[in-house]
Amino acid sequence: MKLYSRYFNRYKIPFLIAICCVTLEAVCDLLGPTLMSHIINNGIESGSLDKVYYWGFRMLLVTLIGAVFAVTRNNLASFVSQRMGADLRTDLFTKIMSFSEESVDKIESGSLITRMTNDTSQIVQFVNGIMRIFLKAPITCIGSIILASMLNLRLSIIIYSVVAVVAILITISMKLSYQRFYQLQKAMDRINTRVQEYLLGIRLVKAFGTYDKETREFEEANQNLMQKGVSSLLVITVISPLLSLFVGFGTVAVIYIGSRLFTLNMANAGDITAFTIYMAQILSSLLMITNVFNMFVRTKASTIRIREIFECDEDFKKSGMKEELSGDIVFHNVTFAYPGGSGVPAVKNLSFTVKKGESLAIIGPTGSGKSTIAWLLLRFYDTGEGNILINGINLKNLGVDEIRNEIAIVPQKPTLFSGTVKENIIWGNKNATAEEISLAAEQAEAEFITQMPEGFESSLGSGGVNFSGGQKQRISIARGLLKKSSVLLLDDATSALDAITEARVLRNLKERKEDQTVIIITQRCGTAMTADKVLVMENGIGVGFGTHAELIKSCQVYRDIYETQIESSKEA
Ligand SMILES: Nc1ncnc2c1ncn2[C@@H]1O[C@H](COP(=O)(O)OP(=O)(O)OP(=O)(O)O)[C@@H](O)[C@H]1O
Repeated sequence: MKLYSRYFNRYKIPFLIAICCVTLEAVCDLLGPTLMSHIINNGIESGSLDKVYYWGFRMLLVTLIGAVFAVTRNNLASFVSQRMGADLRTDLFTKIMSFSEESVDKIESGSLITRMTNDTSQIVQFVNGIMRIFLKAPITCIGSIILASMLNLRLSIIIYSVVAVVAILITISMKLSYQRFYQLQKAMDRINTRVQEYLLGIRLVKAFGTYDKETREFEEANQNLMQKGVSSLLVITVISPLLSLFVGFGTVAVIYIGSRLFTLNMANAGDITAFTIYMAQILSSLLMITNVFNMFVRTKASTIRIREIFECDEDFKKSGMKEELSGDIVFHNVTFAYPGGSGVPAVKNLSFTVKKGESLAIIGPTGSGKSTIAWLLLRFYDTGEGNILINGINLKNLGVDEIRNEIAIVPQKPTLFSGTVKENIIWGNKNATAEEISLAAEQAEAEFITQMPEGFESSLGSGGVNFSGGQKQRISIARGLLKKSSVLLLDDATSALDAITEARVLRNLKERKEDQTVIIITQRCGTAMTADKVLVMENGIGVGFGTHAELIKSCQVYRDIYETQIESSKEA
């Protein structure tokens, strides 16, 4: 409930008005049967048409007022529940955007989508229900019992017995339903995750022709969802008819005992008629109450899943010391193991220095910890031991926005968004001029953009599907260059380029006037040789650091890479 109090506070006035309307509507409904008994007892039985008109008019008036309250609460319920749902989705999205890397790994994206859509809808429905029917049901039920008791105390014993049995049924239903609904939502997660993974790998599935496997896995998830759906509804499908049955028995008992009392002159026709109407009202409100509890159980399951998102760890604080940073980087005895990983450090006791304006290449076999250095520099994670300093300031004393504003990363896998090429390039620098955009594209050797009919205004399909891998990398490099940050981090960012284009990009980087620190993560020795310094990584350890010439002499791992790549290519 604490989770929702802020939303409730935001809309408490329309919420309370709706609650008042639904209460008054229930009172109007309750008055109906009593007014009916007056029509029969005072009007029909005594043959007075005036009394029939008198009580009939009152009955119509009460029904009309009830209808006005119903329309008002329906409108308010839609307004408040939909607004609360929209606010909740916005807050969830904001929270997800602030997730720490650990949190990103914790909940699968398919599950996040189900929580933001299905679970939020469940809550919207519940809030809507509270304002429309949920309060009405207990009021109508309790009111009907009281008013029926006032009409005839003897007959009301039947009502008490029926209500006691129903209360037991509802308790059983709640106990059985909760776990089933929780499992149902998890089954929905599985379906979403399957569809999402299929869509991400759609080309691979086509290329490998693994439709059967995909279909089978989807079918399994689908069957599982269907079974969980049936199982969660089973309780309701059994309990609801049982309720109707018990209330039906009660109504028959009222009519039977009522007619006996009538013949004994201990009850009159109007009261028995009103009593049976109250029984019908009790039945409908008990069915509503069962639905309320079922919805409550579903909402409880959804609330737990939504709360899990809000309880996830957030990224480090956004702002810290507000220092002017320029690009002097020091790694000092850094050791780091991924949280939730095997526990083996991805980098161990790593130390190196890059001065402002210098270029550093990081080379090493796959899995040696190269990209981890980039993630640590961007403070996606904090170091376990040791420190990383920018301009002599420990990253832990800086806010992530300050750090990330100073670093432009061009990731291993270029991420492009649907929109135009220009929109993708200016992503990190919204105020860039047309000249700056062209220059960045030129330096990234992305001349193909200008050769396209619509140039920078050309559209990219989802994820840049209409561009080649090398084209996507060059757009991504242009984006990194345009950010004009003090550090440029290229994580294997030229791997999809042919050797000539890659050499041109590296030359352009060198020839730029910018006083920018450039870190190039690469598998290629030819690329590493262009940098001022090279860091050689192996199994998370920095096994060599220096210029190309120094490393050829001093570092066996570097020499091996050089000989394998450069010498063998000369021989070929
Ligand atoms: N999110 C993660 N959780 C747990 N372990 C991880 C994670 N990311 C990387 N690792 C592990 O950390 C080690 C270093 O990975 P890293 O990505 O830094 O290597 P790399 O040198 O960049 O490799 P490549 O050249 O293949 O990109 C690997 O053993 C990898 O399995």
